[in-house]
Formats: sequence, structure tokens, C-alpha cells
Amino acid sequence: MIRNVLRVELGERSYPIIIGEGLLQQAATLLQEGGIAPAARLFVITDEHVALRYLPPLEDNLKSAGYSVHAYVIPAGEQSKSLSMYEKVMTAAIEAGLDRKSVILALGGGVVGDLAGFVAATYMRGIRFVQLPTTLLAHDSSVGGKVAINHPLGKNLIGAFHQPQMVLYDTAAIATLPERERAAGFAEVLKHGLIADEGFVAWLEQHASELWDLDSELLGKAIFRGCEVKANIVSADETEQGQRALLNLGHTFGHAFEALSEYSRLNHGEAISVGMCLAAKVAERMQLASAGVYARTRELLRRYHLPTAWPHWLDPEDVLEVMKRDKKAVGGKLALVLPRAIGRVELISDVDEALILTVMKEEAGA
Ligand SMILES: NC(=O)c1ccc[n+]([C@@H]2O[C@H](COP(=O)([O-])OP(=O)(O)OC[C@H]3O[C@@H](n4cnc5c(N)ncnc54)[C@H](O)[C@@H]3O)[C@@H](O)[C@H]2O)c1
Ligand SMILES: O=C(O)C(=O)C[C@@H](O)[C@H](O)[C@H](O)COP(=O)(O)O
Ligand SMILES: [Zn+2]
Repeated sequence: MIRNVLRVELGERSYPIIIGEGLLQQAATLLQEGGIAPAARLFVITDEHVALRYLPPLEDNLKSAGYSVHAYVIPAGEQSKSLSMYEKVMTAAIEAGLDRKSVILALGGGVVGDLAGFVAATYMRGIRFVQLPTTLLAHDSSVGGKVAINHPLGKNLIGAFHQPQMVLYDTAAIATLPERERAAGFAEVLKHGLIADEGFVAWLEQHASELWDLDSELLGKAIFRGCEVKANIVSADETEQGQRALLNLGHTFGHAFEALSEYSRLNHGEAISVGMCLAAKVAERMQLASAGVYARTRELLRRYHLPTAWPHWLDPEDVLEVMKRDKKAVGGKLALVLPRAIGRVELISDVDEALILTVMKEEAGA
């Protein structure tokens, strides 16, 4: 079996990202190789869809290697990244008798990873956790240690930086994703190209149809490059003092769309897809990016079945208000990640709010 390994380099908190098909069947061996001995009590957090297919074989594999395993299954969907779900999972963790040597396993997509990671960051002031991503989007969410839950007033507003011990990415799981979630995952893959690598974008354009059809060799390469872009940025700037903010392309718009839609009408990938288009349009209006960046960005997203049009139920003025609560804003002043070119972005802290509103109103047809 082919395994590709990357590392997030963070001194004593460094860890591997192991990518390959069928890794879940070797979870016990990989955990032991990663220093998690069977004496550690394991607590698997997963969601109802993932549990159906992937929880029983994982539990069997771990138990047969001598691990004691408890599991907690949350409802699927973004609404589970909530304070009330956090409390339920915490209660289950306490009842399962987790101690400071216990390890949480996050089996699922970004919702499970962010919630389970936040539980791990705060249970007894922090215990170890391992990411077992099962969605394409989770090539992004499982790497980098941003863990969080949402507040009705804003996305990921309650959270921490807490790095996993390791990321075990069984890419075979991607085959069972619904198409809408496949597209959402590609949004973050495309983002990694748009922020850092024009050559990768050209390659994603060239192979859009095979990648959409999940050609396993090409998909493996796309995931590897996406994880590599992310791992390099996180290794250089773990807590977003500078360049890590570039990973937020399209997110100031996208997070506002998600919050105003009560975390239900758009998924994260869809929201940031529209957000990346808006960022490109604003950048062209400011003459930061040359003409053509917006059109190429929009066409790329469309090729991966992603939405690029304004979410018709949202009011641009409301969106602007929520955008001001974004974590990059300082003193209520917006900071936006904007493209200078395909593959090159910058954090701009003095974008004219009136211009952002004008562009949003045009898109909304208001
Ligand atoms: N921490 C970070 O750095 C980071 C980065 C990007 C996104 N995120 C967060 O990730 C979340 C989105 O993650 P997501 O897109 O993975 O969503 P998700 O976790 O909700 O998963 C999407 C859907 O796919 C189902 N699913 C998962 N794996 C499956 C499989 N293998 N087969 C069939 N169905 C499967 C889930 O049950 C769910 O219904 C958002 O909350 C976003 O904010 C975090
Ligand atoms: O890891 C990061 O840094 C990112 O910005 C990755 C994003 O794709 C992700 O959605 C992240 O959760 C956004 O972080 P936030 O700090 O804007 O909540
Ligand atoms: Zn994201």
C-alpha cells in the first residue's frame, strides 16, 4: 500500500500527515507507531453518516490490538459545531472516564474534527487527539490545529489552537461522499492553489474532469499538494501572526454567509467558493489584481461544480455587519485576503467598506 507522508514542523509539537488508501484498516498499528500505546483509553468522536460505514471496522481494529475504546456519535452537519453539542460530548467524555493520558480520535469531516479538537483542547485543560479525516475538505481542516465551535453571531468564534498528534488520512473514504460534499472539498483544494501556486491551479484546470471523477492517482496528488501548501504555512506561522491569514481567502465573506444562513443553507466549501469570487472582484476593482483574475477564478470554481453567485436570500448590508466580527478585523476595521494574481494573495487591512458593499450589491442585483 502506498503511503505518502508530510510533516507539520512545530518543534516538539511536530506531527506527521499520513495519506493513503485503506489506512483506517491499519489504525491500531499506525497509532502505536505514533507513540499511542494500547494503555491509553481512546474516545472516538464521529457523526451519524460516518459512523454507519466506518466506525464498526475501526473499533474492531483498535479493540483487537488491545485498546479500550468508547465512541460518541453526533448528528451530521454544521449545526453540531455548537456550544450545546460541545457540552454533550464533554459529558460523554467524563462519563467514559477519560483521563489525562486518554486520546480523542476525530473520525469524520471538518465538523467532527473542529468539535472533537476543541473538546480535546479543553478536556482537563487539554489532552491528545488524532485526526482521522473522511472528507475531501478535511485535507484542510485536519491539518494545522485550528479547533473551534460556532456562535450564532459568528463562525468559529469559540476555539483554540491545539495540534493533533498525527493525521491519518484514508483517502478511500472520499469515494462514498455525496457529490455536494465532494465539490465543497474541492473548494479548499482550489483555494490552496489560488493562494500559493499558479502551476497547481493550471494543473487543476487541466485535470478538472478526471479529478471530479476521483481518478485516484490525480486525486492523491491534489490532496498531497493541498496538504503541503497548508502544512508549510502552518509550520511557519502556527497562530496566525502573519502569513497564516492567507489561508482565509474568501472566508470573511463565506463565514458571514454561513452565520447568516444559520449554518444550514450553504456548506463551508460553497460559502467560501462565492467568497473567493467576491474577493477577486474586489481586488480587480481596487486594481490590485489585473483584469482576468476574477473570470479565471470563477471559471475554475464552476468546473468543480461550485456555486459562484450571490446567495439570493442574503442582504449585503447584513453581510457587511457580520464580516466586521471576523477574527482578522481589528477595532471593527475589516482586513481581507485579496488576490494580486492567480497563485498570489495578500492580507489588505484598509479596504474601503463602501467598495465592498458596492460589489456585494452588484452581485446581489440590489
Ligand atoms: N480547522 C480548520 O483549519 C478548518 C479548515 C477548513 C474547514 N474547517 C471546517 O470544516 C467544516 C466543514 O467540514 P466538511 O466539509 O468536512 O463537513 P462535514 O464534516 O459536515 O462533512 C460533510 C458531510 O459528509 C458526511 N461524510 C463525512 N465523511 C463521509 C464519507 N467518507 N462518506 C460519506 N459521507 C461522509 C458527513 O456526515 C456530513 O454530512 C466547517 O465547519 C469548516 O469551518 C476547518
Ligand atoms: O487553517 C487556517 O488558518 C485557515 O484559515 C483554514 C480555513 O480553511 C478554515 O476554514 C479555518 O477554520 C478558518 O479559520 P478562522 O480563523 O477564520 O475561523
Ligand atoms: Zn475553510
